[in-house]
Amino acid sequence: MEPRLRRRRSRQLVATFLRDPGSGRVYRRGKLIGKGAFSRCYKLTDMSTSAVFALKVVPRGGAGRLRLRGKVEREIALHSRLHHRNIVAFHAHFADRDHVYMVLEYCSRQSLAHVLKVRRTLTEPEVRYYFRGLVSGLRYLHQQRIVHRDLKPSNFFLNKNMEVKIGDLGLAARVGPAGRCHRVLCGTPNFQAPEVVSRNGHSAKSDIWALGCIMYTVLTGTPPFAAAPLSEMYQNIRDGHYLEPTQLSPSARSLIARLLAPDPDERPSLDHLLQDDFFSQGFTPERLPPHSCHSPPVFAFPPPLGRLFRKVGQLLLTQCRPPCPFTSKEASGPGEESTEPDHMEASNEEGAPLCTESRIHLLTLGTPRTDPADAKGTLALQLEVATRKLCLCLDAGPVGRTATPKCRTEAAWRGPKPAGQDPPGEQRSVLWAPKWVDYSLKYGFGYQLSDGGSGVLFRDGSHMALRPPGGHVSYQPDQGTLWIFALRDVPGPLRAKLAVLRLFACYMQRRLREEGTAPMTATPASPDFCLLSFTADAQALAMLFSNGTVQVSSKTSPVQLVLSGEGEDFLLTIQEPGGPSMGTSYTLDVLRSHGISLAVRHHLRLGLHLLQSV
Ligand SMILES: Nc1ncnc2c1ncn2[C@@H]1O[C@H](COP(=O)(O)OP(=O)(O)OP(=O)(O)O)[C@@H](O)[C@H]1O
Repeated sequence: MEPRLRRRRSRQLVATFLRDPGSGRVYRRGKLIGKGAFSRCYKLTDMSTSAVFALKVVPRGGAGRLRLRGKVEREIALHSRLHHRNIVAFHAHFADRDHVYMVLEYCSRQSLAHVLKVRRTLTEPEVRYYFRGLVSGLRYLHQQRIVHRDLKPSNFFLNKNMEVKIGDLGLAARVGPAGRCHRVLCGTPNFQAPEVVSRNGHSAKSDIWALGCIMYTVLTGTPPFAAAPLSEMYQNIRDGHYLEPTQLSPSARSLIARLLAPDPDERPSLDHLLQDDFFSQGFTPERLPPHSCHSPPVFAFPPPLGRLFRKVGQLLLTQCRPPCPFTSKEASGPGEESTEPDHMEASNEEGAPLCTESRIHLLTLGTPRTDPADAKGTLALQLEVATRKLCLCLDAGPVGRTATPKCRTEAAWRGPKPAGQDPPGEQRSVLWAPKWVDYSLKYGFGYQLSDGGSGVLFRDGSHMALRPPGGHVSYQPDQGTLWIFALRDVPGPLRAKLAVLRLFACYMQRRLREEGTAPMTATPASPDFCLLSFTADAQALAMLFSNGTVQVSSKTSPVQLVLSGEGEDFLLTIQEPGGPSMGTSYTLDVLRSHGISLAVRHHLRLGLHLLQSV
């Protein structure tokens, strides 16, 4: 190797220990984080405090060093005076013969570009989250009369708490009295504004254009302006011509269009940007979980929701004093430690009087939104059929003679059959809901199905379900419309609902596992299967599904009654907690010949009252 070359290489090595001559602090250089066009970035530890920083190192030598020196000096002059939680903190700078060093806040989760590399696209709630931080940091920059001029995902850094910070002020500049700075073509070509491309100077509104490009890029996975050759791309930029992202929500599309207005004066200010429908009408998470760096987050409910859940539960269990005794449980929300309000387990001690008739105090009720064209009233018809089914059971055969029925199925089932002979039930795996979660005041009513799927009937009357085994998502905005998506293709506007559905599903599956419920097997539900109605009062809960299945759970019994099929195929299935994954099913003939016990009769009556009150 030539001596001159060797000398240059050795000069570029950054020492392991570095001393800032101004402050006297000694740092230890750590691993290389990454390389930029002009710089390298290392992890850095302050030897006296053990505080960790990022060290940006810019070589002083090399071709074009004067220009580079000017650039670095400007970056230091601007950045070192900035103090804002959404701007990468600038702690110190010093230089030696070979390098200029900048000691910066360490952002351990690197940048949004790193997230996008893995995720390709972000969900709309995430975009709202990141943009709130970015707008806050950018507003501060603009207030200091600084324009960034190089806003892009690789310059949006993330600390360990997933807080977003604008960094790399290498191209930042102060604006003049007219709010513009030098007419130079700088920044990442894809994100350059029309006025920059036309060399009319860069202003705060050019940064806002870049936000439009970034919003488009993170939601669709490609930048709005990416054509080759460059001249064609610049023409599209000047004309504001980009491919309409039809897959995005109307509010996201409309905000992108506002941000990408070719006339800078037509672009919203940063304050107006946050007042846009996209921000004001969509869910924005308070924070993002770190795993959202590599997979779409499932949003946790904000704390007031937990409280709300508790309140709903308490309402369910205490407000309407039940006329018959049952044990109530503390309410809780998904992910909390106490038991849920909606899983109505009860103990009916042997010999306790059963209340047969009671006034209905509806505590919760939900039905899907109906299609305006549905003149026949599908729900009304299905309710009628379900009611008939319950009546059929109640009218079948003589009343059981057992005066003190137990809650266990076998014991509860005592029709007028010869003693010791069990009614001829069969083990059948019918579709039913072993778990549910009632958050209907805020979000909706979620249920776990015995085929492994889960669904939510949302407050707005729409229904969304996760279908095993492929994990397809069925969405019914109203009764009569069905959309099916692969999980990763669920459109932005439905992501918040999907997040609620997944959160409910996780919670219910965890509870089933904790309770030791055997894995269920059932013929998978059809894509349009949904929950048509849920009704609860202080004693019972009734669910009516779109295939005509009715499920009734009572506080006075740990078993669930599931009435499925019609005519010859009609089955009354008794599902016991902790019992086999398959319930015991009885045909109408068996019901007619053996009758039903008082306990089952009471249970069915509770369901009938609920259905009649919908
Ligand atoms: N404060 C920081 N905390 C953690 N990582 C950082 C920090 N600053 C930069 N990095 C990482 O160091 C690498 C180099 O960053 P740098 O800013 O020097 O160049 P760049 O932005 O990648 O490229 P260019 O400067 O050419 O735009 C990048 O991977 C970046 O994510």
